[in-house]
This record gives sequence, structure tokens and C-alpha cells, in this order.
Amino acid sequence: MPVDHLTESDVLKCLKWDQLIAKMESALGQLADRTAVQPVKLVTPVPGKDGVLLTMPAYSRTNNALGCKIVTSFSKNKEKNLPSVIGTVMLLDGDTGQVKAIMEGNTITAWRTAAASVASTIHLHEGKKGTLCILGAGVQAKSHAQAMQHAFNFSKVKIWNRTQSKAVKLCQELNLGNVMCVVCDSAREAAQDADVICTTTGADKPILESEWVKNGAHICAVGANRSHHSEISVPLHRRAAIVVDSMDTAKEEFADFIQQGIRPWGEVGDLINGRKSKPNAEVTIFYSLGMAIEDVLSAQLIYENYKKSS
Ligand SMILES: NC(=O)c1ccc[n+]([C@@H]2O[C@H](COP(=O)([O-])OP(=O)(O)OC[C@H]3O[C@@H](n4cnc5c(N)ncnc54)[C@H](O)[C@@H]3O)[C@@H](O)[C@H]2O)c1
Ligand SMILES: O=C(O)[C@@H]1CCCCN1
Repeated sequence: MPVDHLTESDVLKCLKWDQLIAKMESALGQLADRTAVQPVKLVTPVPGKDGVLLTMPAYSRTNNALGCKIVTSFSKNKEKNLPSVIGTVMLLDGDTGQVKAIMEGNTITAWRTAAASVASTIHLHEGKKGTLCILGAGVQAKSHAQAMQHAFNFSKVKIWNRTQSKAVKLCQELNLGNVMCVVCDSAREAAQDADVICTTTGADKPILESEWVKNGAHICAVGANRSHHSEISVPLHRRAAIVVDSMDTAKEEFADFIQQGIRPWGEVGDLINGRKSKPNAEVTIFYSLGMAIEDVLSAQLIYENYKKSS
């Protein structure tokens, strides 16, 4: 069986936000109804390099989609002008296990994570989508701003980043037209009054405090610093209903918080599947731990679009 190799540009041509957001809703729903087969990701630390290798396999019974992402996260890569998260996705034949395609995975990771955050926002955030806050100005910050604007068309986007010049550059790149894009001097200024907040940094200490977040806000917590998630303060965790992509993964990757008595409310897929209704809380947090089934269903979608166009 010939193996197709899809470059970044091939992948980009085959991605459309509406299709991908619907696919991520399906992926999260399949996790919740346990039709997706997804072992918790295997974490291989790379000692002394501040790096980690993640192996992420999954199978969708619903879509007969089988695959695996291999992704690394090396926090010092920026010094070498390289992305900090580098991935490759392998799509396999669900009937035979043969390799169908190998795809550039950085773009898939950027897009599918943002699409999953949008899916969480559809199901967890009611009311007006006036102001979007993005904390961070890297790859995930950009894809989140793009996906959120595509889905909800916020009237104002506020961005804060540790290095302000990168936030300025991101505002320019987003090219939001009539929408106001404001670069903020502090995370506090960016978060105050925001309806939806996306935390997309590699911070190893909290960058978002409870007092800055208004009632009714929804937070998409995306940044994962190797083995732990630390962008959000403990009081904010305690105030919010924490909704995860996978409880099985949360037991491993959210363990530090669970030990402190902070328990996830449940999986966003149960809302998508209509098995539960929205939690009653001042603030909701979607904790995006990052799911292999998201990568595999994205890869299948991309491959179908690729085959149609070639
Ligand atoms: N949940 C998921 O599925 C998922 C998927 C991909 C990446 N991630 C995580 O999202 C985060 C961002 O990934 P990316 O690809 O956009 O990386 P990136 O390197 O492109 O961007 C990182 C951003 O974090 C900021 N930052 C780094 N350290 C910081 C600190 N100590 N305090 C404040 N800001 C800091 C940088 O200024 C930059 O804006 C990482 O933690 C990554 O592991 C999560
Ligand atoms: O789900 C993912 O793809 C990411 C990769 C980087 C670290 C966090 N999880």
C-alpha cells in the first residue's frame, strides 16, 4: 500500500474550521460514551533537555479511524527558532493496520486543540460573546484567536503575552478587520471583563487569578507544562466547575489538583451527547489535556479532503 506524505501546506489546504469543530465535538462525544479506544498518552521524559516525548494512539469505532500522534515538547526550542511542540500524525487503515498516511502534525495540533476549545465553549458558555481574552502569543494563542473568531465573532480581542512585542505581532497577523484587537500590559487587564478566556502559555506558575475573572466567564485552559498544568490559580480552580476532555487522562495529568481536593465535574462529551446538563457554577473551565482521538479524527478528515482534491 503506498503511503501518502502530507506536508504542512497539504494539511492546511484540507482544514476548514466548521468541519473540524464538528469533528472535535464528535471526538469528545466518543470519548464520553466510551466508543473511542484511547489509552492515556505515554509520556517519555528527555532528562536534562527540558523535553518530553508523547505517544498518542487512538481508535474510533464510529469512524473506523486508527492512528497515532508522536509529539514532542521542548521548552527551550524557541532559543533555536524552532516550535516548542513538534508532532507527526500517522493514519492507519482501520481494517488492516497498514499505514495510509503520514502527516505534518504541528498544524493538526494547533487547529484541533483550538477546535476542541470552541466545542467546549459552544456547550459551556451561554450569553454574549463580547470580549475574548487570549493569554499567550504563540502557536496555540493564534489558532485559538482564529477559531474563536470564526465561531463567535467577538467584538473585542484582548491579548497579553510575557513578551509584549509578540502580542503586538499576533494582533497584526490576525488581521481582524473591524474587530478591536487590544494588546494589554498585564494578564489582569486582559482577563477583566472577558466573556471567554484562553490560557495558552507554557507558564509553570499561575498567570490567571480568580479576582480578575467575572461571573459567567468560560476559560479554555490549554497550556500544559510538560507533566502539569499550572496557568490557573488554586482559588480559581476552587471557584469553577472544571470540565475535562477525558476523566481517565485527568486521573493522571490532573492528579496534583485532585490530591488537593479539586475534582473535575466531568467530561465535556457528556454535555455534547446530551447526557448531562451544564454545571451550575460562577465560572467554567474546560481543561484541555489533549486527546489522541482528536488527532486521529482530524487526520481522517484531512485525508478524506486530500483524496477528494487530488
Ligand atoms: N491541551 C493541548 O491539547 C495542547 C496542545 C498543544 C500545546 N499545548 C500546550 O499549550 C502551551 C502553548 O503551546 P504552543 O505550541 O502555543 O507554544 P509556543 O511556544 O508557541 O507559545 C508559548 C507561549 O507561552 C508563553 N510563555 C512561556 N513560558 C511562560 C511563562 N513562564 N509565563 C508566561 N508566559 C509564558 C510564551 O511567551 C508564548 O506566548 C504549551 O504549554 C503546550 O504544552 C497544549
Ligand atoms: O495533546 C497534545 O498534542 C499536546 C502536546 C504538547 C503537550 C500537551 N499535549
